[in-house]
Amino acid sequence: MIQVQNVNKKFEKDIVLKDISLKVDKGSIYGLLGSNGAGKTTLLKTISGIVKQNSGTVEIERKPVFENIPLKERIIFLPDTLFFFSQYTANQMAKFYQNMYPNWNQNRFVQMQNLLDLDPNKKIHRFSKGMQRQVAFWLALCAMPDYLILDEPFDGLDPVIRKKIKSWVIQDVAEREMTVIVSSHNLSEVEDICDAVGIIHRGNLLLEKELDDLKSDIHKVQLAFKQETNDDIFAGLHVLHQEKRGSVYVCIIRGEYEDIEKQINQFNPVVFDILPLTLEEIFIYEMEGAGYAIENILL
Ligand SMILES: Nc1ncnc2c1ncn2[C@@H]1O[C@H](COP(=O)(O)OP(=O)(O)OP(=O)(O)O)[C@@H](O)[C@H]1O
Repeated sequence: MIQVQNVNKKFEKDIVLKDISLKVDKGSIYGLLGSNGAGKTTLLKTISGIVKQNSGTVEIERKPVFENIPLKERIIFLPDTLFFFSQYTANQMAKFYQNMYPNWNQNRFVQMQNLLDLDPNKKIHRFSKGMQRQVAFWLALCAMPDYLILDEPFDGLDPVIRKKIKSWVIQDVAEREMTVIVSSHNLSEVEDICDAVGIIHRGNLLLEKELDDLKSDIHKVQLAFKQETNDDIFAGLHVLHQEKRGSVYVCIIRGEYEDIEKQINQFNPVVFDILPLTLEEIFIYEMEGAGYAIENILL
């Protein structure tokens, strides 16, 4: 388990992380979302033990991460700007990783080579940007990390490779309880793989939610009534958003579905439909509730 408690980080006078606390359970995937400059990279580097916080604690399996070599041998941080030694091939990088990471899996390295269709003897800097990113994932996953920290990892990958790599990551989470944190400025890029999502803005963690909780607690309903109605129909319901199109109401309501149904049925609706709600819509209303416009933060 990764546990971050009351972490603050300053660069000179700039406070970049402000009292951040979060928890990532073993074998789960946590999405860290935020706009440019929000503090994602700094937080991920702090969690990976590359950057030291000014105050607060960052622990993995209840041990501090910074300068903890045995722990860091089990963590891979994949930065948004990739680094390879100049002139190195994937094979040469693999040898380097083999010395760094005790759990390195050479069989997996050979198997993945066929699936990725990359020449392991070609100098990495001669590959395209997207291919270099594939090499980075290839090496990262063969190091068999228990903790995989990914900073904007899917930029530059085509949809087919992106899907393949996501499925490998999910497989390692399912089969060997790897724990993953993945940052992005785009919710739709990570929503299909995350168990929980946190939104960071100007160094503050504004919102943190398990996706299952989010989806079960919020409903979009379409309603119409025979007679003219007033707002009594919504009394006692937690309505996050409401609009009327002709005689039809479309509402976003927080709460248990059964309670919503009971309340609405008292007014004999002629239309009462539940509509699908995208994760993006859920976040728009969640952020509104927290007093922020999501388009200023994520889109
Ligand atoms: N080494 C550093 N020295 C000084 N300031 C830094 C340093 N690293 C980051 N910052 C500042 O910290 C803030 C957060 O940067 P960070 O890279 O963590 O954001 P981010 O959310 O990852 O942004 P992006 O999506 O653009 O990559 C920015 O204002 C940045 O200028």
